[in-house]
Amino acid sequence: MSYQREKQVAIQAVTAAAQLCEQVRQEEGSLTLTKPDRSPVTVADFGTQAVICRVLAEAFPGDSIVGEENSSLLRQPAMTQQLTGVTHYVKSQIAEATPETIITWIDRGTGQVADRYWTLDPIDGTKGYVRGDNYAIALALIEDGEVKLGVLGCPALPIHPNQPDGDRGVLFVGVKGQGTTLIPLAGGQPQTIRINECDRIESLRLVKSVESSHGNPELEVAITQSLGFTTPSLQIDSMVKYGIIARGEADLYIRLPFPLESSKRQNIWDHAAGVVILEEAGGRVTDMYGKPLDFACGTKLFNNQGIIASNGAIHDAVLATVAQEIQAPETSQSTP
Ligand SMILES: Nc1ncnc2c1ncn2[C@@H]1O[C@H](COP(=O)(O)O)[C@@H](OP(=O)(O)O)[C@H]1O
Ligand SMILES: [Mg+2]
Ligand SMILES: [Mg+2]
Ligand SMILES: [Mg+2]
Repeated sequence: MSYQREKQVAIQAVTAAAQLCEQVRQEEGSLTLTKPDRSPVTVADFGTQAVICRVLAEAFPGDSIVGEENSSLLRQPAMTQQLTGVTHYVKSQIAEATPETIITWIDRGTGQVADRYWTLDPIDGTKGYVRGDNYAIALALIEDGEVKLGVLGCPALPIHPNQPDGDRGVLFVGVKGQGTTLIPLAGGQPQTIRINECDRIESLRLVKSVESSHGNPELEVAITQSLGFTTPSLQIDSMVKYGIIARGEADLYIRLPFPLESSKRQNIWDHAAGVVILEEAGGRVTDMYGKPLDFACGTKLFNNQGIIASNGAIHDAVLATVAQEIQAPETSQSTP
């Protein structure tokens, strides 16, 4: 299958969502709320999920959508002001939107994992978004447990890695068997991207989360030291990290549980789009034991522990080092 129509619809949906997110950020900061699990969510997360689910539902009415958000918080009587805010911004993209249709569109994203389904992270890196840093709008199509299409909208990422103060706003688009392209969010020619082919250890670079509580930073540093990395790491929020490796700006992203034996698992929407984008650019993604990620078992990666995403060439060496480090008594960690 070429996935031509899916790609075109996904790009259209993510581009509209990116405009919404940037408009919210420019006009009023972010109107942050706190979800029952204590994590942040903003007017823009809800608006993005509404816009993307609406576009997908119109184009592919039979497809299930598994998104991060749902409308339960927004439907509370005390949230009228926030719902009005979401409606205002969604209307900029879809003129006929009303509070009622927006609730319906958001909850269109509470579907089940199926043979064919979409997974959506309306804003990945909400903490980065609120801070004014990087974030990603992440949409992926999965068939038979394999990611076929991934689109990552990265409005705050410089288009050219060597021009950090230049124009920002990038779409990464990966299609199984067709490679990965980078397209400026404001429009322009798709450009095929590839991972960094250089395997000189001293030039290799780790890209890691800004939020240290999201992973196991001590162990991640121990692994890169053991591998011999000397180039300072990049720190960046969200799945933008996958795009950064896909275009050769960094070589490795490690996300390990803390404590190591934690039973918590990664959300499918936090990785699906990044996986196909990086693999189609020549990279490799597995769990910390080298197993492929299984997107067929529910909203979390229940069959996988930890994530290793790399330029491909160093992957086996990284897995061997991870195996050594997680067995070493001095790195065995437990909850304080
Ligand atoms: N305490 C925690 N441990 C592990 N992951 C966490 C976490 N708190 C949030 N996250 C996840 O980390 C994601 C952001 O990743 P990163 O650290 O790479 O920026 C969040 O996505 P959302 O922002 O979509 O909720 C969320 O799913
Ligand atoms: Mg979240
Ligand atoms: Mg996320
Ligand atoms: Mg999110």
